[in-house]
Amino acid sequence: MYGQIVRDGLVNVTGIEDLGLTSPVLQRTSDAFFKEISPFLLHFGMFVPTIIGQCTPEQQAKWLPLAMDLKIIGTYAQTELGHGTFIRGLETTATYDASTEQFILKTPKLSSYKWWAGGLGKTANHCIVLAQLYTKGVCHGPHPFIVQIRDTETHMPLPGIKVGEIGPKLGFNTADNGFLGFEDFRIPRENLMMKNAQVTKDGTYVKVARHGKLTYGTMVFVRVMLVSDMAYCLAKAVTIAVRYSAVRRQSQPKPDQPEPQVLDYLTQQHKLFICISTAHAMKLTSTWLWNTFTGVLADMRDGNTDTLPELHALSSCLKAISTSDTSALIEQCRFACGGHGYMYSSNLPALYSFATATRTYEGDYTVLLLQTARFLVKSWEQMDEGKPLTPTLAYLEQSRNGSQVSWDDSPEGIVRGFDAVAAGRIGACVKSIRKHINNGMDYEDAWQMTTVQLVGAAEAHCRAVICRVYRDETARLTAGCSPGVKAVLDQLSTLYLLYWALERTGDLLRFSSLSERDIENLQARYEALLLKIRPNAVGLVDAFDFRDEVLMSTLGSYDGRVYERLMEEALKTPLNREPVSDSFHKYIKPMMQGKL
Ligand SMILES: CCCCCCCCCCCCC/C=C/C(=O)SCCNC(=O)CCNC(=O)[C@H](O)C(C)(C)COP(=O)(O)OP(=O)(O)OC[C@H]1O[C@@H](n2cnc3c(N)ncnc32)[C@H](O)[C@@H]1OP(=O)(O)O
Ligand SMILES: Cc1cc2nc3c(=O)[nH]c(=O)nc-3n(C[C@H](O)[C@H](O)[C@H](O)COP(=O)(O)OP(=O)(O)OC[C@H]3O[C@@H](n4cnc5c(N)ncnc54)[C@H](O)[C@@H]3O)c2cc1C
Repeated sequence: MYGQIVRDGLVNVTGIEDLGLTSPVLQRTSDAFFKEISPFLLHFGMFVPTIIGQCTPEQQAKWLPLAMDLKIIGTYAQTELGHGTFIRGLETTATYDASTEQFILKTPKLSSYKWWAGGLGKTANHCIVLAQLYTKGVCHGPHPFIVQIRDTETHMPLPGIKVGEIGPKLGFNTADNGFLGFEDFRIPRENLMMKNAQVTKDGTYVKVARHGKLTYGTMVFVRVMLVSDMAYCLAKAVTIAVRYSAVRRQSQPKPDQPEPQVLDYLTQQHKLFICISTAHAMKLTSTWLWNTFTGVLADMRDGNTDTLPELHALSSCLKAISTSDTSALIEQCRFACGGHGYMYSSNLPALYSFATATRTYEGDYTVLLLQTARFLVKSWEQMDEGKPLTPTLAYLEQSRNGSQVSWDDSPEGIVRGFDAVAAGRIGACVKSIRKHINNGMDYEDAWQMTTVQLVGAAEAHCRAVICRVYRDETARLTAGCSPGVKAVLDQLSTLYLLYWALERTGDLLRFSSLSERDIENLQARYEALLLKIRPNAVGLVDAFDFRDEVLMSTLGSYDGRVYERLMEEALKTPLNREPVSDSFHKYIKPMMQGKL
């Protein structure tokens, strides 16, 4: 299995390299080779981006060509057995020895072992290691180091390195995630990635970057990329589920009628059409977020880090919500396919196992939403002091006078309703924190006592951002389209707004003048819209344009030959190679004869 995966991975990488294509295409084409994940994903997904983001030009000149030509294969080893979220609590140490101009890497105890890095188990011979930097007896916090861990000729672990694979997981079982320990392992001073901080030969620590969190830059990049990845993952799952629902016929609602396509059931449309809308919403939002990210990078190149806090807040909540929504909606696609959705050959289990992992890695859902909430509360306090708000928080102004927003069920009105919910929930958090402090709590405890509300406020902010971006970008991008295309894409973005308005009626009742009658109207409009979208449902998923080789699904192939493909795959199962398994003769027959 591992050998096959490595072979496929290299065919994918070298093949694309010959075509001179960029890494996003590489990422997309790898889907044609892997149901789960490539052992080389971390190499291109984090090892190369970290060299670009954390190395000086001289260091890039040394390491980048080796990495891009696959002369070295890398991964990103930050998480440890004992810590993943709390980076400042990482235990691996890198202590500078001025007499030899080297760093000595140590794994102090079991919980300090690096754990999880993709490709580390058997594939990588180098890795980025986040370790607590000590020099002249002072700890300067976690810093990135580039470390060779295996001999590039023999692939044997170098002396002082303990490395291996962490074992089977819910998914990602082709990524050879590994563990890594150091026993007084020495690396040259120059292997500290020195773009944001340096250590001179005599061991003097020199802080270069103005912003203390640029070491976390790779994670921001990956979080931005994951939003796009999720759109793609969900689009695959809903293509499978909608095509299958068009083939599958089941039950007899009317005695004298043939069994209908399950796609004709309103409940099936309720399960699946939000998945189509969400794939579009996340794709458009990810492009908007990427443009925001590149804008902040440009500012930072000019030495201006003022826009970084908003980018961190946006990338955190959008990564959290996109991965959470995608995991839930892929599972919903699986539910919509009945028993056959549970078959591995449907590819829905693999898509789910990949998506659900993203809710955790690159920043746990709760932790990242709390990072966003930290920015929201800070912004509210700055608004109270009369300071300007950042663009994505302009809606907070409307809450200043505390008046309730009047409900307007037009798409633009619903977007404003979500702004009001976000503003109201942030305001409620600020009020809760202040109440606890007035009752004698210190700020940290008052914050902790409000964290359940803070996670909800961050989700509400994120939902408001997605709704606004989805609506605006759909209008902008369809301006030149034919009336038919414009109408269908407008239906999808309206469906997204109606769906989430119905999901959040409690909040809308609390923070707007929404009434029970308004809710009845929303429900009726939503159901009518499902019926309008039905005729275009298969066309909409065909428009995602996935080849069968990429979908890898017995249920979702373009030709609709579902039952034939299910049987073809079943007959390939090793258990079907012989009519009678040898377990019958070894165990079952003796048992039947009372001989066990
Ligand atoms: C070929 C394909 C190419 C494309 C590839 C794309 C896909 C690639 C996929 C690869 C597969 C990935 C596999 C998985 C990898 C991993 O999981 S790597 C490990 C990931 N780990 C994490 O994400 C850990 C999460 N934890 C953290 O980020 C931090 O610990 C924390 C939660 C943010 C807390 O950090 P801490 O230092 O404690 O800071 P705080 O005290 O909370 O805040 C201090 C201030 O710093 C600001 N801040 C925090 N983080 C950032 C940041 N990243 N950027 C900017 N600013 C940040 C924070 O807002 C605070 O600011 P103030 O409020 O102003 O004080
Ligand atoms: C498939 C996969 C691949 C991975 N690949 C890599 C890799 O290549 N390189 C790498 O370095 N890492 C990798 N990771 C590790 C990943 O980054 C961590 O698992 C992730 O950051 C979560 O950290 P944790 O596991 O310590 O969870 P924890 O943070 O321990 O989470 C446990 C619980 O504690 C809660 N919690 C934690 N802190 C707080 C807080 N401050 N407030 C409230 N609740 C809190 C969490 O919400 C969660 O409910 C991978 C993980 C997975 C699943």
